Amino acid sequence: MTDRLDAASAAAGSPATGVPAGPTAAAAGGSRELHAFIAGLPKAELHVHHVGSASPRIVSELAARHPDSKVPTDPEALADYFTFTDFAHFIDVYLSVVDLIRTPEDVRLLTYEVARDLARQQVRYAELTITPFSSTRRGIDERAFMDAIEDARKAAEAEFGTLLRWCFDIPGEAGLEAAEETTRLATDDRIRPEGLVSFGLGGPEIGVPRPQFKPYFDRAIAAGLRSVPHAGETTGPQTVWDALTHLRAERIGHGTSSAQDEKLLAHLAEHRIALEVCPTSNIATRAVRTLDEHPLKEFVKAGVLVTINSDDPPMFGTDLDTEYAVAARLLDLDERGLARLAADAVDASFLDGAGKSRIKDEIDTYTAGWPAP
Ligand SMILES: Nc1ncnc2c1ncn2[C@@H]1O[C@H](CCC(=O)c2cccc(C(=O)O)c2)[C@@H](O)[C@H]1O
Ligand SMILES: [Zn+2]
Repeated sequence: MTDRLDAASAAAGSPATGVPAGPTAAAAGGSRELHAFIAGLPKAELHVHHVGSASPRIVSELAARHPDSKVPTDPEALADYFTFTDFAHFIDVYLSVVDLIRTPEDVRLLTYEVARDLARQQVRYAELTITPFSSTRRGIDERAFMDAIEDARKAAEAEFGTLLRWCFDIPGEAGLEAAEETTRLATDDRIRPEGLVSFGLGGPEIGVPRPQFKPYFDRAIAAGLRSVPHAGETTGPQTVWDALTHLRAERIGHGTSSAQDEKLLAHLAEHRIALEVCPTSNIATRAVRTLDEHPLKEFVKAGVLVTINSDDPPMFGTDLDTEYAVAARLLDLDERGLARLAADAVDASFLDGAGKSRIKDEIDTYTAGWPAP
């Protein structure tokens, strides 16, 4: 059994993608061997946002193209800009980056570079959450938008071997107009992209009750899409219950407050409804005060299926490898425990059976070949 992760042997440093280390990188700690194991471990990422994954290089390049933007062009200044006082502040900053994505070429460049960053971390499969409403309402033609993400998806598969699929989400605070538009783009066969597999709900939860979106999720599910709304990130367990009962959620984005409701934890465990846990995101948006208070351990103790994700990695000064190191420390995992986390994410994904078996076999081969301590 290799040394367990511990702060004393912290070898964290900046995440693999070169963004300045965020609020939990140091806490990730970890032996060099375990970091090396994580770096080579084949993974699947199920909760990561398109615009939220724009690297400092991409953001500064786009900001330089649009001098009217308040987004800094200098990567160092960007690290300060990506420091949030609360969730509402995070959304403001997030939207200022959305404003930078103005042309189909911006969309294609962003998507391809996000795929490159995922491939660099041995991500074999990712479900990337895209908010098409936010881009089409800012003037990007919907057909050109879909062509741009599909071009990038096919290029990523051909050049990096990384499979991308899309989740289209409703920015809930933008209301039912956004819900209608997102549902149309996700269900009209004349426009919906080939890579689309799921349908979500993002943005602030406070003042945005989930039940109002039931008609839209019903239409998306009827069109064959899988339901994966955010819930319980900045509000209590009732939002998670609502996502389950009204939106028929198959997985829950974050679900952090589920730990406050034993019955909810039991329900999630019994029905194998995975939580898409994003530890550093919860700290960076102040949804959770400190890592040691993060409920990840409670979820595992209650038998809930958890997947580890980065949410908006450059904005939170993290990446998926760092999130695995954080999870290893919080759950006291060794290589086998980490491999099981990765396999659980593959199982909870919407990839077809053959694809799941292929990635899980790769995880097993990699782990079996890892030198024993
Ligand atoms: N951790 C997160 N938790 C929740 N969401 C997250 C998280 N990370 C990223 N997002 C994304 O933030 C956006 C929010 C966009 C939004 O609220 C909004 C409000 C009003 C108008 C408009 C507009 O476009 O006109 C947009 C969503 O696209 C969502 O996918
Ligand atoms: Zn999210």
